[in-house]
Amino acid sequence: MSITDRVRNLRRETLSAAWYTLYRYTFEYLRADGRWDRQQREAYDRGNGVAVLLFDPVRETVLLTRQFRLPTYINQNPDGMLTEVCAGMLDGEDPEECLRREILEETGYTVPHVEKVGEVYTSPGAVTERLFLYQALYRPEMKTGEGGGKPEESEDIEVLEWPYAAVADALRHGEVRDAKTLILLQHALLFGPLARHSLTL
Ligand SMILES: Nc1nc2c(ncn2[C@@H]2O[C@H](COP(=O)(O)OP(=O)(O)O[C@H]3O[C@H](CO)[C@@H](O)[C@H](O)[C@@H]3O)[C@@H](O)[C@H]2O)c(=O)[nH]1
Ligand SMILES: [Mg+2]
Repeated sequence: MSITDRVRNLRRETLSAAWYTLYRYTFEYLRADGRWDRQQREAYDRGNGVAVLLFDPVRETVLLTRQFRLPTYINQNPDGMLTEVCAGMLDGEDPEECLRREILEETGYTVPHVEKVGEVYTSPGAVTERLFLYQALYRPEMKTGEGGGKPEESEDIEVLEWPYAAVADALRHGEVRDAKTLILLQHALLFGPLARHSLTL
């Protein structure tokens, strides 16, 4: 049975439409025991996103970003700073195109190839977002811009370069606290450019 057979009378109200949109859905769901259950669920629609792990296989480094994230600041992250892979929201455009733009804006690099490694729902009980995950090789000679994000959008992004050994260390000590970053680093350690370094874990 497909999910469409299990949902009927789906209705949507807009609760808030400021920067992004918060909806309330009312629907009936066919339970496993055969009864129709009326439910309400809020869903925050902030579009979809892309995220990429940039790695230099020669110098054995990854490129990360660090920036202030207000939602973490108000939830137990003392200075609100978070280390993340380069990432951005999709503007209705092609994910790979968006990704190249974000890489240039945030890190200053122009990379020739990006490789998709998966996609995830980042918070499936509350947020509609689908995040497309990539990895891409970078080299020092691919630096064509400043990076740091768009100041006109109040972006103030520090670019960090971590040796592969520091990645293994940070994972072992639970120091990577952004989900997309943890997923991409673990993927790289299991199957990708950092696989050899999983031995040091
Ligand atoms: N004024 C205003 N600006 C906002 C608001 N929310 C976000 N912005 C701005 O919108 C821009 C979004 O920047 P992107 O680089 O496109 O997105 P991101 O925030 O890095 O998103 C990435 O990380 C998220 C967190 O993990 C992911 O959810 C997302 O999919 C993506 O991967 C930033 O300049 C941010 O400050 C808001 O409520 N008000
Ligand atoms: Mg970003």
